[in-house]
Amino acid sequence: MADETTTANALEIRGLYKSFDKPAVAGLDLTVRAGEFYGLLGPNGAGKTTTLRMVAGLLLPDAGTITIAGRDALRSPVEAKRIVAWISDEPMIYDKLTPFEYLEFVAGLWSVKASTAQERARQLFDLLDLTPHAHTHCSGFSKGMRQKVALAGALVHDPEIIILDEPLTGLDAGSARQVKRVLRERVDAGATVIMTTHILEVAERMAERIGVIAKGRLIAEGTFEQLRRQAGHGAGTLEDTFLALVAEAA
Ligand SMILES: Nc1ncnc2c1ncn2[C@@H]1O[C@H](COP(=O)(O)OP(=O)(O)OP(=O)(O)O)[C@@H](O)[C@H]1O
Repeated sequence: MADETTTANALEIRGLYKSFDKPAVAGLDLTVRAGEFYGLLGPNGAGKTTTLRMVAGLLLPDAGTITIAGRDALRSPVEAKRIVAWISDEPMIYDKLTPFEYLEFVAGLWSVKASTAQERARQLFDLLDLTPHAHTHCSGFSKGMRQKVALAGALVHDPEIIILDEPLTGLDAGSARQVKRVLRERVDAGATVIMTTHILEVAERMAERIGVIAKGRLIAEGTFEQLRRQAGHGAGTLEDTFLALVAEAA
């Protein structure tokens, strides 16, 4: 088994706690290896978004540690944020800008050289079929187009770790395929992708490993085959497997 505390890991979460009126994340341990596509599953309210918001530095934990590519994310949040891209399920973009201007703006925040930013913007717009809209103001864009612009913006500084909360919700089949292709391409280039999804087939097809969270804890982890074995006989599809694992943890 790999050393759990090496910098070969993109993300190490230990004993993470966050409570609102009741515990949302309740002693979570999670390790994501560098360069893997990791799918995070769990029923509504399981604590996935709360966990990822803490990893992205948007929310402080009550207890626990978060290590991103070997750096203590709670002690060095700015350094950690440089490495991580966070794409929420309701991303914000600036309506008064065009996609091209938005990417230039974000690249500027990260001090990416203008020529590099323009080249990356062109590649991302091509992959996401945004090229025809690159110079149109975002104000009239559909939800799916806005999601794709937000994704392009999050990727323009070439982050090592890409964290996405439900990135395919609301996308049509074509856009979903484009987003999946971009994410696959990033992993092939050496990045780490951590993605929550309720679309089990997406997790099954795209993720190298899947973690299942329930009640703020990791209740199962592995490849689909490993999860299926853990869920026991009768678990045929990923849906059967998921429901069996979650029922076990209830
Ligand atoms: N800002 C907040 N204030 C109060 N409670 C919150 C807040 N954010 C999350 N919670 C609660 O924490 C729990 C976990 O929520 P979270 O959004 O992390 O779950 P999730 O696994 O992402 O769910 P979903 O699949 O529905 O998006 C829920 O009970 C939720 O109501």
